[in-house]
Amino acid sequence: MIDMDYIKERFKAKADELGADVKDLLKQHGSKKLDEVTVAQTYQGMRGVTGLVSETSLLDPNDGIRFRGYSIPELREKLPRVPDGSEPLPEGLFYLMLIGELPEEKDAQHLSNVWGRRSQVPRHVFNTIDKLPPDTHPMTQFGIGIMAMQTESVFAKAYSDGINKKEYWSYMYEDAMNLIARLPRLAAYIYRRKYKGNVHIEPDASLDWAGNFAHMLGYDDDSFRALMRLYMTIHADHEGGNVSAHTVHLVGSALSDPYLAFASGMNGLAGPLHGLANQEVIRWIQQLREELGGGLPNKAEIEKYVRKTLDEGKVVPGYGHAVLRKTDPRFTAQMEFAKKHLPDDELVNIVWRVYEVVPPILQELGKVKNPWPNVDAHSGALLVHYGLVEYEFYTVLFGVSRALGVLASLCWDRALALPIERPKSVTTRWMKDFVSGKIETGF
Ligand SMILES: CC(=O)SCCNC(=O)CCNC(=O)[C@H](O)C(C)(C)COP(=O)(O)OP(=O)(O)OC[C@H]1O[C@@H](n2cnc3c(N)ncnc32)[C@H](O)[C@@H]1OP(=O)(O)O
Ligand SMILES: O=C([O-])CC(=O)C(=O)O
Repeated sequence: MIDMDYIKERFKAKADELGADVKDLLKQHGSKKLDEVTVAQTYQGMRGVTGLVSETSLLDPNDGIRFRGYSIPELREKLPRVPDGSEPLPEGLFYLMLIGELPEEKDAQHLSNVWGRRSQVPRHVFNTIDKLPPDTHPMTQFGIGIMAMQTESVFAKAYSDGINKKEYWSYMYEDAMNLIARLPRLAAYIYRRKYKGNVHIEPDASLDWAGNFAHMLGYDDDSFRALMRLYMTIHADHEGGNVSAHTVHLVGSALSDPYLAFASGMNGLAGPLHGLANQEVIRWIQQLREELGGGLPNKAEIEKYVRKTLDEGKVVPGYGHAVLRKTDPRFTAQMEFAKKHLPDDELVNIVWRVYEVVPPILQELGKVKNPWPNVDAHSGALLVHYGLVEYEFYTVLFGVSRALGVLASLCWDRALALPIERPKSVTTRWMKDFVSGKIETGF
């Protein structure tokens, strides 16, 4: 038996409403052309092809991400906070993404309580992590931990017992809520085992989701908690086509439960062109510092180092984006946080100097479509300031946050009963026949 909490009831009401709208939209305009696809797009990452629906957020190439219409500066102003807090509660963002309306304080508080109550991670998950060599990359441990937790899926069990299609969303919702609740504990366990002598910190039920995460990691400073709330908010979602979100949507479309789908998305986030770039940025800056023997490098030294990176056929981590065409507002939000809390931090000042040097060099190459920094260019330097220096762990933090967006989206996918995803692929032989006119029409 599944309980109907009031947020779940609200979600169901919203989903019924939107479901009816979508039905109507398809009936009236289902055959209207939305896009045309070129041969180049088919080979080049489907860039610019509109082929997915994701309700939780929408990206503008110049202005960046908006969550249900709200920009990051607006969210920092409008979402509920802890008393005297300076940054939004990620619980509020989750509510906004799920329900489509700004939450009241009590809604965010309710989610803090629900997630707090559901946060227990089964012992066998920790036992599974304990079997891994300690030097296993934290993202690999994270993926394995999520997979080990799949034993808890209420959707998988209900499906196996036999349920009506109309009930799928309800079990998926429960899994999504349980998984979000448990991820900080799993992530903190991985961190403390690998880097803090396997000494673990019990959750503090009086804290909010991100505050408790900071606490379990071992960072109880108020300003670090504020950073975690901001970090968990701004990394949560980036519309539907990015590798992690698309993967969760795709795998979920096979009715794989949220544990399976989310673990798949995390394997995508673990790639250096996606979420792993945050660790690469810190590694790259540290190598620069080592080469120069420490201190704040001047612009000429940074320029030389950037050119060396490019000459070696490597990318400059934290710069460029598949869709954005201006400085990422998530970078700017972190820069503002740093200006307020740690303006004199040396590493942060290097990040800011790199920001002055890199864009014109990338622009000069003539092929880089976006020479500006993305979210990953700034996040590591803030963490280092507070003592969280173990940069291989950074993408796990990103992953915990990303759960909010992709799992809210997964709830929508099932509530709208979206079908299994299966686009068409062709061979180059087929493509040649098509362009030479041997095949006259597409499929
Ligand atoms: C949370 C996130 O996922 S944000 C992205 C995090 N990733 C990074 O920061 C890694 C560095 N950046 C990159 O590799 C790229 O900019 C990506 C992967 C983010 C986007 O890739 P694309 O959409 O293919 O970028 P774009 O169309 O501009 O690429 C054109 C060329 O410029 C190169 N380029 C793009 N960004 C960079 C960069 N930061 N440094 C050097 N070269 C770059 C590409 O490698 C490509 O070169 P090629 O034609 O020789 O293969
Ligand atoms: O949108 C993308 O492709 C990558 C990105 O910034 C994210 O997923 O946060």
